[in-house]
Amino acid sequence: NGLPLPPGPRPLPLLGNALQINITEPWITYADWGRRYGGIVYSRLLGQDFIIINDEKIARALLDQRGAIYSDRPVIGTNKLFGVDFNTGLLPYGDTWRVHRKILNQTLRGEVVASYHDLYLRKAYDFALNLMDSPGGLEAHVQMISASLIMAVTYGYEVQTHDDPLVNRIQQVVDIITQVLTPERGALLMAFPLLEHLPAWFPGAAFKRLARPCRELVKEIMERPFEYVKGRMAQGKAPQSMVSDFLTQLHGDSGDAVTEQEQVMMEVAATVFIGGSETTSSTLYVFLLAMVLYPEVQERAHAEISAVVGNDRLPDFDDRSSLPYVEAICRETLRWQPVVPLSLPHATSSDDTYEGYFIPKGAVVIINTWGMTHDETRYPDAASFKPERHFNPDGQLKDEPIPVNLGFGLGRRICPGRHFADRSMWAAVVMVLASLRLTKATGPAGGEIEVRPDFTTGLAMSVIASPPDIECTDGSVVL
Ligand code: HEM
Repeated sequence: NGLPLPPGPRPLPLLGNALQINITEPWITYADWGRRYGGIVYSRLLGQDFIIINDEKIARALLDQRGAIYSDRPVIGTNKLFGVDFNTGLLPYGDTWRVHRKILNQTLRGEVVASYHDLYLRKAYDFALNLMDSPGGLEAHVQMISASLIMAVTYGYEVQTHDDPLVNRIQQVVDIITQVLTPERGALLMAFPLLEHLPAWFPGAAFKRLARPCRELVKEIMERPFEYVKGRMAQGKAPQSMVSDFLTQLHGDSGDAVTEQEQVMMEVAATVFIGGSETTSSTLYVFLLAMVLYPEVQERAHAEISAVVGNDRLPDFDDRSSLPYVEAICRETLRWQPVVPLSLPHATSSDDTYEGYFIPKGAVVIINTWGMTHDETRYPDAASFKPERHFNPDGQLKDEPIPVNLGFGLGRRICPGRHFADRSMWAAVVMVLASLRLTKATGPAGGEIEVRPDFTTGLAMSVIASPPDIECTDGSVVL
C-alpha cells in the first residue's frame, strides 16, 4: 500500500539481520535498536518479518487496543514435532485457544487463587525452613517450592521429595522446550523447512533427536497426574484443585463430549505446570540474588516486617497492605530482571498500519519487556535494584499492582497465572525476609566470596554463582 515498514537495521540477503543479534541476550540487541531506530523496529530474520516493540505506549496501543490483530502466535514447526502444540501459550489465536483461556481465566482469577492463601504460606514456610536447614541446596529448594505450589493448585498433588518422579518428568519437558523451541529456531525452520524433514544425524538437525522422547514425555505428563486426580476422587480423597473442580462440574455426564472436555482440561493443566513452574522459580532466584547483592534493601525490609508483625508470629496475607516496602521489593524483582524478557512472541493475523508504518500479516511481534523496564528515562539507574523507585514523592506506594506488571505481557494473551504468581511470590518473599538473612558465602580464608550474577537463557533464569550463607536471625524464626 506504499507505506514504509518501520525503521530498522539493514538486512543482509537471505540471512537478514541474523548475524547482528546477540543470540544469548537478544533483548540487549533489541533495546540497542530501539535507541537507534525508535520504539517500533522492523527486522528480518531468514526471510521472516519481525516487529520489535521497545516502547510500552506502542505495545499497549497495538496489543491492548488492537487485540484482534496482535494476539496470534508465530507458527513454529517444531511445536508439533515435539508434541507441545497443545500448550495454550503456543496455540494460534482461534477457537481452541478461546476454550483454553476460558478455563484458565475461570480457574486462576483473583478470587479463586485467593482461596489458596494457606497453601502459599505453608509452602513458603517450608521453603524458608529448607533454606535454613541446608543453604547449599538452594537450587533444589527453589525447584521444590515452585513445583509443589503448581502441582498442589493444579492437581491437589503434594510433592513429597526433591526427587519426585512426576516433577522430574515435567521438568525434562520444560528443559527441552526452553532449549529447542525458540522463535529464532522457528525462523530457521520457516526459512529452511527441509530441516524439519532431515534425519536427526544430519548436520543442523541434531535437535530433532529430542523430538521423540519429548513427545512420549508429554503424553505421560498429561495423562498420569490427571489419572491420579480421578483415582483420588474415586476414593473421596481429592483436595480442591483446578482439575478436581473441573471434573466435579462434569460429574454425571458421559460420552464423547466429556472425553473431549477431559482432553482439553489435560492440556490446560499441563500448560499450567509448564507455564508456571520455571517462571516462579526464576523469579525467586532473581529475588534471592538481589537480597545477596543489596544487603541494605534486606535490612530495610527486616525492619519493616519487625515493626508490623513483631516477634511472636510469622506474616500472613492480612499484613500485606501494611508492608509497602516488601511490596516494592516484589515489583522491583519483576522489573530488574524480567524472567520472560521478550514475553512470548505474538504474531499479526492481518496487515495493519501504525503511525504511517506498514505492519505485514504474519509478522512475529516481539515485546522487549527487558528493554522497557531498563529504559533510563523511566527508570534512572535501571541496572540497580531500587525498591524506592516504586514510591511516589509523598512516600505512598505507586498505584501499579503486580498483576498489571509489564512482566506478565499485554493484550489478550496476558499471563492468566499473574494473580497466582502475585500471591505465591509475595508469600515466599515475605517469609524469607521475616525469618532469614541472606549473605555472601565466606571462603576458606574467611573473606566474602563475590557473587557474580550470571543468567542462563531459555525463559531466562538467574543463577547465584556461589550459594549464599543463610542465617536464622537471633536464633529464632522471626526477626
Ligand atoms: C512470575 C511469574 C510469571 C511470569 C513473569 C509470567 C509471564 C508470562 C508472560 C510474559 C506471558 C506471555 C504473555 C503474552 O503473550 O503477552 C505468559 C503467558 C502465560 N502464562 Fe505466565 N508468567 C508467570 C507465571 C505463570 C503462572 C504461575 C502460570 C500458571 C499458573 C502461568 C501461565 C501462563 C499461560 C498459560 C500463558 C499463556 C497465555 C496465552 O498464550 O494465552 N504463568 N506468562
